[in-house]
Amino acid sequence: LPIHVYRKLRKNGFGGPTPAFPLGNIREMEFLCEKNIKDYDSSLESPAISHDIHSTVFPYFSKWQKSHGKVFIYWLGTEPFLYIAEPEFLKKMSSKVQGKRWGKPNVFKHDRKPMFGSGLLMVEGDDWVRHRHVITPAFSPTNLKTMVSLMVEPATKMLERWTALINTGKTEFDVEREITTMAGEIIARASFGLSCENGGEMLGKLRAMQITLFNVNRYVGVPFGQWICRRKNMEAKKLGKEIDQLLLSIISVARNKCGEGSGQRQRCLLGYLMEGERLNERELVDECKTFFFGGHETTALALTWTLLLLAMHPHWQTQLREEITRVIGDGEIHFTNLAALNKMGWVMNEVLRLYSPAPNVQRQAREEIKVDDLVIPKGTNMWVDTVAMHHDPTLWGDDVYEFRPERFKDDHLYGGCKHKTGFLPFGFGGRMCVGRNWTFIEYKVVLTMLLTKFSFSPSPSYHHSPSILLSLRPRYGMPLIVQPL
Ligand code: HEM
Repeated sequence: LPIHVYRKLRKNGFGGPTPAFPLGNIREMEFLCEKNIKDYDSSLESPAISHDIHSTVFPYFSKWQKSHGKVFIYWLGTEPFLYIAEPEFLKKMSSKVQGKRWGKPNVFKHDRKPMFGSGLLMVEGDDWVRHRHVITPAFSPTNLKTMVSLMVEPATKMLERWTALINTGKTEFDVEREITTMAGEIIARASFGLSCENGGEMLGKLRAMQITLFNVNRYVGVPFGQWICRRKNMEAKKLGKEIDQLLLSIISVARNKCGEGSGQRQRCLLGYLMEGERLNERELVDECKTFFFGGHETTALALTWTLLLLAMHPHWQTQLREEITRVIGDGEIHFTNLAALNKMGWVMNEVLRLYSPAPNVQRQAREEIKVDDLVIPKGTNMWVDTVAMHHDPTLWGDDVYEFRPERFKDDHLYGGCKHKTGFLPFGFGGRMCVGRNWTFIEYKVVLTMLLTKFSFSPSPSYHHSPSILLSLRPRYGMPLIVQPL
């Protein structure tokens, strides 16, 4: 029972904001978010762009941290959550738990089901081990090598679209929307091996579902919360079913198109997953949904935030262009020379630090965990605040809010962070992101193509308001001024 978990947690001495039945701390969370938006909308001038974003995206955690420290208890409805923004605590705790023994909070499962089903992101225990074993080889460097050409085509199409726009005199446009569409096309091609007319339809439905599920407060953890949001739940369920139908037809086409033993099967993620029939049809659908959503939005956001930061720091555009000329020259982009784009790697890490597309990680303890003399009881929900750790001056120093890719020069994995668990854009432990190598490749391929064609500068119509819609995104899109080189 949540109350037993809470009492055991309290015995450890953890504090937290006072909850009220039946919403827990949701009312205060809502209030602080609404206040932020109101203050923003009522201010006459757009505020200067600041990378100190924790109090903007998570105003409640930022406030509670001040009174209760970096580990405390808060409540979503009648479910207590252990909030964690302390890397040492996280390290000690996660070192005790194997990947397969971690759970995902039951309280979120209902909400996330239409989006991810029982795909790798949500599955637990021995099923997780089986799925992970099937999926990991699909992301091996040998397989990813063949994906580069699948990435180049949609990116070329986007570049052509931008050139056409510029030729009509339009030099300012929303790069977030453009890049998200392109990343959707990439994942549709790479996941399903189709130049997928269905890809656009599915992308539209997934986006509609994301907005339905995460744009409004879902009263997660509140008794009868599902009834309060009944209409939205029904809408999400319906969209979920339509997406499943689309995927089932894609899977059946892929089965027929790439018969057993055909070399073509190897060319897409679905082909790898279908090999050996180790996943049944339902599991394939859920994995495809997980790839489709997890695989395009996060990478697209990493690229979008990068363009903003490069627009603000043109000397980094110049440095990256010089590196591209040195490493790639005028030739084609090959998998083998991507690794030599070192500065681009630093830029990517710095962007993932300042604007981590995955702003938090959630867990549920499926067994009791001991951390020194503290006891985290079985059933404890946890909320790891990645944004807080990535913006913590005690971990990164006084220049924590500055864009300084060179911090990754001598320490390319941790950027000089004082604690190695303080930088976790791809999660932690055995459940770390399975698609991170994919991201490194897509990011470098697309950014190389963009920087060799265009230069970027900030647009006066951009309003800096990072917000959470499951991922960390610019609330009002990302208009930038784009000029041909
Ligand atoms: C910038 C890009 C990306 C970021 C920031 C990111 C972030 C993350 C994070 C933080 C997790 C851990 C979630 C958790 O523990 O609950 C995760 C897991 C996962 N990611 Fe990514 N991801 C990215 C790209 C991708 C791509 C390109 C794919 C697939 C094509 C992908 C597929 C997955 C899957 C399937 C998992 C679940 C892994 C497991 O639980 O075993 N991600 N990702």
